[in-house]
Amino acid sequence: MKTLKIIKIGGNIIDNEAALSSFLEVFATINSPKILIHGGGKLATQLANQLGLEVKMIDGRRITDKATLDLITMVYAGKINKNIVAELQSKNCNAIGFSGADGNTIISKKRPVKPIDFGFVGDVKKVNIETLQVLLEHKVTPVFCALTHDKKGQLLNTNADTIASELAIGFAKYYQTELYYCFEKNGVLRDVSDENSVIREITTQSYQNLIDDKVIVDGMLPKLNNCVHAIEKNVYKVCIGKPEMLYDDKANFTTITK
Ligand SMILES: Nc1ncnc2c1ncn2[C@@H]1O[C@H](COP(=O)(O)OP(=O)(O)O)[C@@H](O)[C@H]1O
Ligand SMILES: CC(=O)N[C@@H](CCC(=O)OP(=O)(O)O)C(=O)O
Repeated sequence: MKTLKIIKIGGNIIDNEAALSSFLEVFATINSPKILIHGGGKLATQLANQLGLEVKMIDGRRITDKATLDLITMVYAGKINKNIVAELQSKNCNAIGFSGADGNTIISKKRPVKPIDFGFVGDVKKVNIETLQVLLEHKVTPVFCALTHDKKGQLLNTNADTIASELAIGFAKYYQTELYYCFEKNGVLRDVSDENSVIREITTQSYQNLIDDKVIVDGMLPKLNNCVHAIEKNVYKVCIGKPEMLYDDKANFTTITK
């Protein structure tokens, strides 16, 4: 089976021009088929504040009203996605930008309004990989933003970590799929303020203890939920850490195992 690397980058890499550029340099040189997923929540929050739009996050998910959906469509599918694609082209990586509506790749369902009305936020229902497979076979790299659609004309905001895990699950039957969550820390830390406290391996059992002990909080909670879900659904390898983990086996990072 061929290897496919699915890599997600978070807000703190996207926001830092130098960090983004050095990440894309590494990403562009990966020889196997690859897909990039980017978030951008930090920039969306910053722009919403500038525009006077109220920002509300619950359980790591953004309450997305119509004005916020318009803003994030411009920011995620526009500014961030197109700049990443342009920079990849400059590094001789032939990339194409995607939302879940493009190629009908990711269909989602608007969250029920109870118990919390998240507005235009979608939970993934189906991933269609056929179009993506054709691109990968032709050495073209899809770059996904955090938008999906409901197949009735409505775009929906979907957490980028979830998009990455659902794509990885969709490909797991056809490729030996590796899923990497790149962010600004060395991995899942026992003590968030100590970069040397990386937990090298988290199993689907030890994960629950880490939640109970409040070692995993905030944005790390949904991220690890996605990791565990992916590993349970036959994704071959799931890792969290700095971009170095993509090329340095000896780097300190976290691997999620069954
Ligand atoms: N045990 C932990 N180890 C590392 N980070 C943690 C941990 N618990 C909570 N976090 C927080 O989770 C954040 C990552 O989640 P998030 O902000 O959603 O990342 P991203 O932008 O990559 O999606 C880190 O910046 C950190 O503040
Ligand atoms: C529904 C929901 O919360 N969507 C996220 C999508 C962006 C994202 O996931 O960005 P990061 O990976 O940089 O956090 C949001 O709007 O913040």
